[in-house]
Amino acid sequence: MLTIASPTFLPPTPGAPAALELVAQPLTREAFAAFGDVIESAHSRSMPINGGMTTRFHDLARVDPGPGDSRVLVNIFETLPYALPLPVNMLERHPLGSQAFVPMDGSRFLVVVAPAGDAVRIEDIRAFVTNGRQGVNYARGVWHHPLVVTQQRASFVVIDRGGAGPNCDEIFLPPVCAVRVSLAA
Ligand SMILES: NC(=O)N[C@@H](O)C(=O)O
Ligand code: NI
Repeated sequence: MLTIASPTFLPPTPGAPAALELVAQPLTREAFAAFGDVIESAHSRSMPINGGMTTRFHDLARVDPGPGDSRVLVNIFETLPYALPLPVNMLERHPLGSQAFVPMDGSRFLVVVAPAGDAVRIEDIRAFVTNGRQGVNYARGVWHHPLVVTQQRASFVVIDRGGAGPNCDEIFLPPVCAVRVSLAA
């Protein structure tokens, strides 16, 4: 793979599809492992606390505030729904820190990602859909589409990195390649 000074999409490799229709797959820890963490109680290590009144699902994501004098930010994103199929015109990454999204209202959301690195191949894009009881934590530098819900307005707790320095790179798909994401029928 070429090393590119500024991040960009590589043109489709010879023989690669000129258009990619992705059907979002159910999000699982295993399938998402290359991109970060799935934040969910299912299949998670837990222990009773508070005299048994509470269950702690422990250490679900690696929050990475990156180098230097950065710090962890806790935010709320209120977002409007997109129509489907979702045209993927761009992806972004946060080179200085991780970014986590946890729905406050049980909303399902689309997770469109590509592996970290300065060269992104269209065919490496993956699409997932959450089950309403899951959040995600994008590891530092992982390419992802900005937050996408498809049913109704939704609110998320977002945990990411605050501090000096540019922390959002964007890359845009070449016009020759159309990527769209839909949900399974
Ligand atoms: N811009 C911003 O903070 N949001 C994006 O990073 C996103 O992933 O939604
Ligand atoms: Ni982001």
